Amino acid sequence: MTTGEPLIVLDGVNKWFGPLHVLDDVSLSVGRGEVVVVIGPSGSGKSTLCRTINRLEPINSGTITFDGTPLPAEGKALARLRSEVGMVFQSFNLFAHKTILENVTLGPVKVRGEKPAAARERGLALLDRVGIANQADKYPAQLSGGQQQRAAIARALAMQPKAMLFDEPTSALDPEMVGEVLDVMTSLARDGMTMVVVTHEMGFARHAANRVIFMADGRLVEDAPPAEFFANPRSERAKDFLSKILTH
Ligand SMILES: Nc1ncnc2c1ncn2[C@@H]1O[C@H](COP(=O)(O)OP(=O)(O)OP(=O)(O)O)[C@@H](O)[C@H]1O
Repeated sequence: MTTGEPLIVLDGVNKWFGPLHVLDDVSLSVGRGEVVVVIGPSGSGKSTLCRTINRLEPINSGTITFDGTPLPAEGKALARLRSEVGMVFQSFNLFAHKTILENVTLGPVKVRGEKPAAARERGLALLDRVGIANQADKYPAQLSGGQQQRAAIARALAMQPKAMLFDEPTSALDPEMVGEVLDVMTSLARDGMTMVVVTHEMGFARHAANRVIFMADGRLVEDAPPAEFFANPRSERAKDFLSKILTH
């Protein structure tokens, strides 16, 4: 895995939900091609961190820079940024009344102005890449959860993003489907995609991440390569967390 110059930079980011200080002076730099896995107890701010990166959540103070440009708060610049940062959620969020291929080609045609035939060809190649080309003409409800999540990944990739954010992408899946989604994510990581991944899948963190970030109470408590973090967590919070979960 290679890593390069910073692509996503958060500096002194604070976020409150009412009285709740959900992100507490968060500074983080994610290099091009780097895979950062964010772990931590429930309610520690992991999802919020992920969502601030493409401004699904506004921040109260601090700065976020993407590819050298400060994140815009709104307007066309924000729409462009969102298309450069793919996001995959726990719930697949596919359009129920569109086929899998239509779900994948919609953004490229409507937002990027691609010709439908070209978008279709690229969409089919992406569905092939995530292993569901044979499901292209089906509707989301006809697919398993794992296949739907792979379709959601293909849809995000169709926008040719510079980075991908994953917010607990396997949490809603039946256990036997987790592996097929993690395999696609691992392959993306190996291909050099810049990724921020909120997950409870410690096997993925161990094998695919360059860095593991441990969050607690809205703070980045640890930031270390996975081998180091799992073998030798420094904080009591991380030790306590790891003692309660399966780490393989
Ligand atoms: N839209 C919102 N309005 C008010 N409070 C919110 C909102 N979204 C999140 N919170 C609160 O902010 C805190 C952090 O939430 P967040 O979802 O970022 O945590 P998390 O670490 O991702 O948790 P989990 O692992 O359970 O998903 C929680 O206490 C949550 O209840």
